[in-house]
Parts: sequence; structure tokens; C-alpha cells
Amino acid sequence: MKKMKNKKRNEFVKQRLWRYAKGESKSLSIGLFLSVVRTALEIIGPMIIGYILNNYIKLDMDIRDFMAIAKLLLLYLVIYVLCGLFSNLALISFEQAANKISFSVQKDVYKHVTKLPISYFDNLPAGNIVSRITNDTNRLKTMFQLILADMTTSGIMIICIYGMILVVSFPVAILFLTLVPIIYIVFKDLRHKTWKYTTLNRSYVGAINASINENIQNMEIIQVYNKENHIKEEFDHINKNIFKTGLEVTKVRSYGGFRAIDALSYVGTILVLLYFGMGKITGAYAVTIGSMYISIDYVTKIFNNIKTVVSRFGELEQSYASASHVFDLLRLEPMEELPEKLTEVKGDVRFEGVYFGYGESDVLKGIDFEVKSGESIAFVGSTGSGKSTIVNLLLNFYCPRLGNIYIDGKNTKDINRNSLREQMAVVLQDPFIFETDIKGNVGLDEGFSDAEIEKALMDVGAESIVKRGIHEKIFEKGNDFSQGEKQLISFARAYIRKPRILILDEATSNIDTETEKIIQKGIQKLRENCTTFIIAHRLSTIKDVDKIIVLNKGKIIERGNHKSLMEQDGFYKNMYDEQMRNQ
Ligand SMILES: Nc1ncnc2c1ncn2[C@@H]1O[C@H](COP(=O)(O)OP(=O)(O)OP(=O)(O)O)[C@@H](O)[C@H]1O
Repeated sequence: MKKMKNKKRNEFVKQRLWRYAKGESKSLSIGLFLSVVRTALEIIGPMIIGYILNNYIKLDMDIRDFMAIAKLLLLYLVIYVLCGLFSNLALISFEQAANKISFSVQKDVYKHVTKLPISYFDNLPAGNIVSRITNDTNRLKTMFQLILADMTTSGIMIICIYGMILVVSFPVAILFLTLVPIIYIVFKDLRHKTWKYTTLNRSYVGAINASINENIQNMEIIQVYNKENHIKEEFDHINKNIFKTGLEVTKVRSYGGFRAIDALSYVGTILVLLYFGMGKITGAYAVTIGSMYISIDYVTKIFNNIKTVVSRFGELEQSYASASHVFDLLRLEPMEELPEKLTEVKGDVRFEGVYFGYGESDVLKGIDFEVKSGESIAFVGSTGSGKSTIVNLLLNFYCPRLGNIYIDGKNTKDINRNSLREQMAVVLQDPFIFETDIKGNVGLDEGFSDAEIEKALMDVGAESIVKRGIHEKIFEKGNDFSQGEKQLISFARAYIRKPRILILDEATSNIDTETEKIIQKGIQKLRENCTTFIIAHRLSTIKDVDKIIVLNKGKIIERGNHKSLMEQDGFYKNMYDEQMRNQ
């Protein structure tokens, strides 16, 4: 079963790689053509020297010989200059193709990720996805660079040079074959060790990235609890492992496989010398100084190229693994774009026998309620009772396991998600602020005019922000704005879209009375003409809502309005009294 899955995955990766490569076939073909020309030129070079040695280097050289040698050496020089030129041009073509491919992959993956169901993100840390889109696609680029720029050219070179050795000296070509099994053993060993240490190294790099990400995001907590030293120790530990495994990779490459291939290259040269020496001594076969020179040059070149292929192979495998990671994201089923769009929405919402769980056990168990257009409904209950989950289902981030949710009588399972969300606005307890100006934060670059943005801000009571100017930049996380001001910006963001359904996740943190007043005024404005869902923590703020649902462990245990629930003298009244006492 696992084998089948791996086979399918491999097929998908290969298909995708091929498709992306085909998209850049022009640059790739040019690069390949230039590489072949370069190889041909590199093969011709030693032949010129061989020709000089055989025909012009003699005891009775005259001026005509010198002139001929000079001309041939000039040709040799031109050939090597051209060789360098073609090699660089080929590299540029391959680099161009690799860059364009990684750009397309990144674009496709990013677009695909935005269409994935939210449930997918529950199981994968955000850092992991970021790393796949950035690091893994970069490695995929390296893969194209490696395969094309290094391995293809070296491969072509090995084949062509071996062909030439066959032509120049058949026995040398046969002698060379005796070294192939040793080359294979060295290659296997090097591949195994490089894979082992680079895999370890990359996993430590991944761990350190995740740790930096987490620590920077939680710097306040780290400093408040004096955890700096603990964090530093943890960081040092991973860092040391990165250093150690990195060193092992270098050692394997420097002392191990590479030296072995260098040694084999010397053995190859010695074999050539022995063959030609034996021929000269015994006179059993014809030898020339030129063909000896050519054979030695070719053997050296062949080993240099084998070294390139061997050294790149480990990296290539790593890059292939990265490509597989990236393409795994593309294999995930995106959410279906349902055709039925909501246009004119009244805002009637009905939950009917809804059961849902993120994992195996349900966190909502048989939720039923109805709210009419323009009404407000609040959800209260202890932490983990399922308040936010109800809203997650309403937003269609998840589908109920059992039961249905209706908006204006239409089942949300059948409604196009984007059209559904266009009718909704969410105001979170901790408003998210983007690192752009106030206008961008309110309008989210959806083409609202300055006047519309200012009006929205004024309507929710953010005069002070309008006075600062809507083109003022808000820096990361909006730390130069007060909590209240950030809330007002997020209110304006919701208000300007004129949602039919508003979801308010009420702030749990204590805010001063002045900010509280401003916020409550903003909320009143927001709630006008909307069906409002409130996730309430402070019961004093929901006295005026039409319906209150009291949740406990995913079940509705009480329902009514503030007055009727107080009269019921149950869970709600207890919570309310407790909060009043603690004020
Ligand atoms: N993405 C998730 N993956 C797995 N379990 C989750 C996820 N989100 C919430 N839960 C679990 O579902 C249950 C209900 O959580 P939910 O956030 O809906 O409660 P809540 O009433 O809104 O809590 P709070 O008042 O603390 O925000 C909890 O046990 C919670 O641990």
C-alpha cells in the first residue's frame, strides 16, 4: 500500500517536473545545444596538441614548423575561449529556465494553498507551509540548475570523451572499463553518506527556523517569564547539531569520495602510461606521443566530470525530495468552487442538529437554533464549550459531520464559499493589523475611495484616526496604535463592506472604561441592519441581544434573552452573578 502511494507520488512529481521543464523548453534547448557545442570544442582542444606533438615536434624543426605550431596554438586558444563563452551562455540559459520554473512553481503553489480547506492548516504549522513555498521551491530551482547546468553537461562530456577514447585508442577505452566497478562502489558510498548527513542537517535547519519563528512571535512572554537563557540553550543545542552535520557533509565530500575519485584518476593516468610504455618497449603495437597525450587528457577530463556528477548526485536527491514536498501541496484537493452564489442576502440563519469535531470526538453535539434577519444572537459558555466552532462552521471553514446550516433557507454546503463570505464580516478579539497605511487596513486594497474610508472610520467613532490621516502607515502589529484604535480600524474594515451577517468575537481582555465606551458605540453602529453573532465573554455587554445561547461541552444547555435567562436561575445567572462580583 505504502509502495503504491510512493509510486503514485513519484509519478506525480515526475509529471510535474516534466510539465514545468516543457514550459521552458526554449531556454533549455538552447542551453543543451550550447553545452554540446562546448563539449565538442573541449574534445577538439587536446587533438590539436596531439597533432602538434605527432607532426611538428622533432629534432630538425624549421621555421615553417614553428609557424604551423604557432597557428595551431592560436586555434587552440580560440577554441578554449569559445569553450568558456559557450559554457557561460549555456549556464545563463539553464539559470534562466531554472529561475522561471521556480517562479511558476511558487506562484502555482501559493495560489493552490489559498484554495485549501482550513482543516488542512489545523494539521500543519504555518511555518511548515512557508518553508515549502520558499525553501523547498528554492531547492527545486537548484535541482534544475544542478541537473541541467552541471549534470547534463558533465554527462554529455563523459559520453563524448569516452567515444573519443574509443576512437583514439581502443585498448585504453577497454582498460578504462576495469575502473567502472570501483567508481560505482565509491559513488554508492558517497551517495549514502551525503544523503544521511544532509538529511539530518536540513531537519536541524527546519527545527531552528521553527524555533526562531515561535520565539520572535512570543518574545513578550519569553521576557516576562525570564526564559531568555532557556531559549538560548535550546538554540545553541540545535545550532551545534547544524554545525556538526554540516562538517560531516564537508568531510565526506573532501576526504572521502572526492579523494577516492582523484586517486582513481591517477590510476587511470598510470594505466595509460603503462599501456603506451609497454607498446614502446615491446613494439607490439604502434604508439605515438600525440595519442598518449590525448588519452591522458581525456582520462583526466572524464574523471573530473565523474567527480561533478557524483558530487551533485547527493544534492540532486535532496532537491528531488524538496520538489516532492512542494508538489505534495499541489496534490491536495482544493475546495470545490460551488456554482450557487449568494447575491441578495436577508441574513436568516438556521442551525439544524449540527454535530462536528476537529478530530475523532465531537465538540458540537446537536446544535439547533434560528436567528432572523437583523436579529442578534450571543453565545456564552466556559472556555472550550464550542462558541468559536459554531462561527467556524457558519463561515464554512468546516462542514458539519451531521446536520445542516441554512442561510436564507439555503444549505451552506451548496453555496459558493466566496459569495457566502462576501456577505459576512468578522471582527476578532485581537484585531489583525497589516503593515500598510490605515486606508489599506480598512479597504484591504479593494478600491474604496478616501472619502468612503474616512466615512466608515467616522461612522464607527474613529474621529481621532481620521485626524491622524488615513495615509499614515501602521507598523508591524500596529503597536503604535492603542488597543481601542486597532479595534476601531477593524470595525471600519467590517463596516465598509456592509455585511449582512456580522460576527463579533468579543475581546476578553479588560479595557479601560473610556475605550470600552468607544468600542460599544462602534459595535452599535456595526450591528445596524445586520444579523449579528456575538461570541461573548463579558455578559454585561449582551444584555440587549435578542437571543442568548448557553453552551456547555458542545451542547446547548440554556437559551433565551438576558431577562428570561436570569429568571431561569441556572448556569447563565450563576455566570453573570460571578462576573458581577468580580468586577
Ligand atoms: N483547530 C482545532 N483543532 C482541533 N481542536 C480544536 C480546534 N479548535 C478548537 N478545538 C477544540 O474544540 C473545542 C471547542 O473549541 P472552541 O474554540 O470552539 O471553544 P470556545 O468556546 O470558543 O473557547 P474559548 O472561549 O476559549 O475561545 C475545544 O476543546 C478545543 O480544544
